[in-house]
Amino acid sequence: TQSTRPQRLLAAVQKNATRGDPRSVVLAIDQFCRQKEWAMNVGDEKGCILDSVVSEVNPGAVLELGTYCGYSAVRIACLLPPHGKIITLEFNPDNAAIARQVIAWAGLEEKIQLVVGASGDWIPKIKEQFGVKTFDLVFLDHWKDRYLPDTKLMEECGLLREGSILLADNVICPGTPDYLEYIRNSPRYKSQYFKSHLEYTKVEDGLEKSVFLG
Ligand SMILES: O=C(NC/C=C/[C@H]1O[C@@H](n2cnc(C(F)(F)F)c2)[C@H](O)[C@@H]1O)c1cc([N+](=O)[O-])cc(O)c1O
Ligand SMILES: [Mg+2]
Repeated sequence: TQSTRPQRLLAAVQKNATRGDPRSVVLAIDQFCRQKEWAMNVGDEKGCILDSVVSEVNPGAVLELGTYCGYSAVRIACLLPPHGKIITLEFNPDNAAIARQVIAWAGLEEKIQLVVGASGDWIPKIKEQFGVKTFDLVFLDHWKDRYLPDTKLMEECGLLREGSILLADNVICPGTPDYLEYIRNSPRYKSQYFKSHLEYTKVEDGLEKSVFLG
């Protein structure tokens, strides 16, 4: 029976990365995606921008929407301060199963809490379920038509505080026009665009970094 792309990506990690070495996991995925098979990880170029934002924010609590195979969860988790944690939401149980194994290979199970389900169901429950007050950083990388409704839901559920940072992938390609329009015109956010390229390609894409002003 035919394997899936996430299964082939996991096999490349288990073949080429060192157990317990998160950076070797990141490198193995980027090499697999450049040399063998494109996959929708944030990738190495935008990943460097993500790294610099994570290092600058030095977040105790991170929320990621869209785990996929766990590439960005691993990339973020290895930059967190000692008690920092990331909660990452994944809708597709098959993707979640692969991501768990990628996260385990990196040795980051203690830092990364993977939750399977829909954002609309989970965002209202996160505070009580995980004892989180607010998030210092949110990385949006899930379905592009969910960025705006989920941002509004996070506001309504009090998951953002003055100074919380939202970092959104793919604001150019595939694009998140309604999210960009909202976040750039809202008096409650200060936004900055980081121009880059779609992972593993020369196509323009970028990350939008927005500070919630409260
Ligand atoms: O479609 C793209 N990404 C969609 C990503 C989708 C991933 O996010 C999960 N999810 C859905 N809801 C939730 C939550 F959190 F709500 F529960 C999590 C989905 O199951 C999937 O694994 C994409 C496409 C391209 N591209 O070039 O086509 C490039 C990229 O970087 C991309 O991110
Ligand atoms: Mg993306």
